Amino acid sequence: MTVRSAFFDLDGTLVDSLADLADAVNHMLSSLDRPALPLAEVRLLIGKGAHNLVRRALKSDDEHIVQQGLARFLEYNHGHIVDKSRLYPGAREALESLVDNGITLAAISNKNEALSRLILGELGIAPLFEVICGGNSFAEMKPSPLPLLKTLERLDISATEAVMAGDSINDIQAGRRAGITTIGCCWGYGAPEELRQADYRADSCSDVSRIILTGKSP
Ligand SMILES: O=C(O)COP(=O)(O)O
Repeated sequence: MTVRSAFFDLDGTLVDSLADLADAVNHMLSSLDRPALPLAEVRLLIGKGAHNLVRRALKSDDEHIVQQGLARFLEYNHGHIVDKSRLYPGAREALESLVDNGITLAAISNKNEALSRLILGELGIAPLFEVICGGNSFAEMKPSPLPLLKTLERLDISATEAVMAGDSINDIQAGRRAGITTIGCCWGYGAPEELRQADYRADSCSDVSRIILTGKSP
């Protein structure tokens, strides 16, 4: 495969953000007099954006309450975006080696765009990305292929020239629907069966860059 651009998911792929997301969820729950959720439960709620996360954490379909919770969650997460969040081992090096090899990078998250830009900026890797988009950047979020298709358009490349790396079914389905080769990242928040349909599977960030640069599974 001749790859010109690598698309990356954020939470659970480049950034281990679970502890900060759980703190924001539990701040929101406690402000609404609800009991806290353990980390393991919050982990299962990540992947389809903040509205979905808050709705499921509150176990409520009452949109008024969900909006209240969402505002509190987002405000807290904005103020505590990298208290505990860290890049996964080898993430920076993998991204740098791709850039050094002439591959452009895009971050395509279901986190909202402002928070995506903030976390990548705070972790010092935002300048590596040509494109950063989030769950509110387009009319649909992953698993819709739309954010990936828009990014192809923006970079003026075809689907066969891109790769999508991510840890969840949302990333793999979005990639498949866009006609983009997918790499399932096994260290994140997705269950192993979510990555079954990925074209490649990687056990580390350096596996991802190796697959992209050599076209071979490690
Ligand atoms: O915020 C989420 O729900 C997940 O974000 P991600 O797409 O970067 O994994």
